[in-house]
Amino acid sequence: MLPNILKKNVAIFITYQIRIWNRNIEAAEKLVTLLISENIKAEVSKSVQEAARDADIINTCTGASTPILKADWVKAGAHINSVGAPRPDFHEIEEDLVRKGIIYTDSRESAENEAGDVIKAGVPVFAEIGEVLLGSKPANKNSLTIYKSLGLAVQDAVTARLVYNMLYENNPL
Ligand SMILES: NC(=O)C1=CN([C@@H]2O[C@H](COP(=O)(O)OP(=O)(O)OC[C@H]3O[C@@H](n4cnc5c(N)ncnc54)[C@H](O)[C@@H]3O)[C@@H](O)[C@H]2O)C=CC1
Ligand SMILES: O=C(O)C1=NCCCC1
Repeated sequence: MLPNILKKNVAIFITYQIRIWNRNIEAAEKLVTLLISENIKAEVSKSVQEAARDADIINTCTGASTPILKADWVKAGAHINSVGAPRPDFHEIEEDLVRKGIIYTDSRESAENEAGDVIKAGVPVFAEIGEVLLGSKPANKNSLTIYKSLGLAVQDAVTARLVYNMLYENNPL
């Protein structure tokens, strides 16, 4: 899943440098090779701290049950996309970091009941992404922001419809 997230990130920047960390260095090397083969600038980092240093955007996408990203490693004004740890007993972001950030999510109900990082830190969700897109809640671009993604069934349904349309547009089942 991470390669697709990174490609979307790259699409919105004129200049960028991607640093990849994985607990298995060969997995990080494999992803870097894949990105470079698609003309995306990327390099391996030996630690999460090294990867996060001075980063504007940090993507975490793990099945970790103890936090891998610490508050001291993240600069003020950074944005974190936390895609992993989708269960109450999973954690990928240190509690102090979650408390320092402004929390956005796809579904408030899901985040408050399923996202271990949000539940453990005991912080409220500031806004759903839909509220930001509608303009009823600000994006707080200059603050430390965290987007806690959990995925919505409607995304799966719409994606299935798009795939169906692409395959059978002229030849419905
Ligand atoms: N927010 C969303 O919409 C979605 C979230 N997920 C979640 O995202 C996470 C990643 O999913 P995939 O990329 O499909 O799985 P994957 O199995 O390809 O990747 C999981 C990664 O987590 C790493 N990892 C696991 N435990 C770790 C630990 N203790 N410390 C450091 N790294 C650790 C593994 O080394 C691996 O690189 C999973 O937790 C999955 O449930 C998956 C799909 C959608
Ligand atoms: O595919 C997965 O794994 C998940 N998808 C949505 C949220 C939880 C995990």
